[in-house]
Amino acid sequence: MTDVLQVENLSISFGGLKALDDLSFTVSDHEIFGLIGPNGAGKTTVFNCVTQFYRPDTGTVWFAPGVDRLVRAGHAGTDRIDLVGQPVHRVIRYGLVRTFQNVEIIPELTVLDNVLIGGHVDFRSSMIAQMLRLPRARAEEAQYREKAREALRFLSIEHLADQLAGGQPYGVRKRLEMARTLMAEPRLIILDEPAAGLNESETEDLADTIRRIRDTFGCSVLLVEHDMGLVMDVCDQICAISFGKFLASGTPVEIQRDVRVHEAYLGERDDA
Ligand SMILES: Nc1ncnc2c1ncn2[C@@H]1O[C@H](COP(=O)(O)OP(=O)(O)OP(=O)(O)O)[C@@H](O)[C@H]1O
Repeated sequence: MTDVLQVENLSISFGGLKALDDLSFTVSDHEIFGLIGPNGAGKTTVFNCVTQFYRPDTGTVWFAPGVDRLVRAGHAGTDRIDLVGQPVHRVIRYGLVRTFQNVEIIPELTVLDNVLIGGHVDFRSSMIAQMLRLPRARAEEAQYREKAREALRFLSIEHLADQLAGGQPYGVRKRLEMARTLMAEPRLIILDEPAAGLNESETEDLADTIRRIRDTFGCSVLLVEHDMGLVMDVCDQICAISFGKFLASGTPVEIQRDVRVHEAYLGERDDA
C-alpha cells in the first residue's frame, strides 16, 4: 500500500506552549485514519499544520497527490511534495480538503451554491470569460452545477439544493460541508469532529457515509473525533497523541488495549 500523507517531526509553539512536539504519522492510500487524544492534545493544530492554515515551526508534510496532479503542478518525476509553506488554495488543488469543527457555510447562499464554492478552485475559464458569461464559461458552470448536484445526491440532500443554507438543521449543514469536499476530487479528506452535535442514528449514518466516500471516491480519510464508538467502528488505523506528542498507533483493537492511551484519557478525567 502506498502512502498519501507522511507527517514527519512536526512541531509548533504558541507563545511558550509547545502545541505539537516532534509528531510523526503516516496515512496510507484508501485508509480511514483516526487521530485521537484528550482535549487540548493538539489534534486540530495537526489539521491546521497539514492544510497550511498554520505554518509549523519545524517538520515536513509529505503529500502524494497522484501522477496527474503532480504533472499539472509542474512536479513531474516526483511522487510527493512537501506542503509546508504552500498556499492553502494550492493544497486544496492537490486534492487535500477538509471540514471544520464549527461548520463553515455561507448562510445567505443556497445549499447548491455553498457546494459550488468547493469547485471554484478548479475553474479553467478565465475570470473575464466568466464575467462575460462566454459559452465556454457557461458550459463549465453547467458542468460544475451538475457535479455539485451529484455530490448533494451522494449525501442524500439533493432535494434541499435550492433552499438557503442558513435555515438548515445542523446535520444537513454538516452533510453540506462534506459535499463541498467532494467537489475537489479529493485524495485525502480531513474531517474535524464530524459527529459532534449529531444524534445516535445520524452518527451511524455518518460511519456509513465515511466508508462510502472512501470506496466511491477512492480517497483516504483523516478523522479527528471524540466519539470513540465511531472512531473504533470506522478507522483502519489510529494514532493517539497527548500534549502534542506521539503516544501510540495501531488498529482500533491495539489502541483500545494500549495502557498509555488509557492513562492519557484517565488523566484527562482526573483533571476535569
Ligand atoms: N492559534 C492558537 N493560539 C494559541 N494557542 C493555540 C492556538 N491553537 C491551538 N492552541 C493551543 O494548542 C493546544 C492544542 O490545541 P488543539 O485545539 O489543537 O487541541 P485539540 O486536541 O484539537 O483539542 P479539542 O479536542 O479540545 O478540540 C491547546 O493548548 C490550545 O490552547
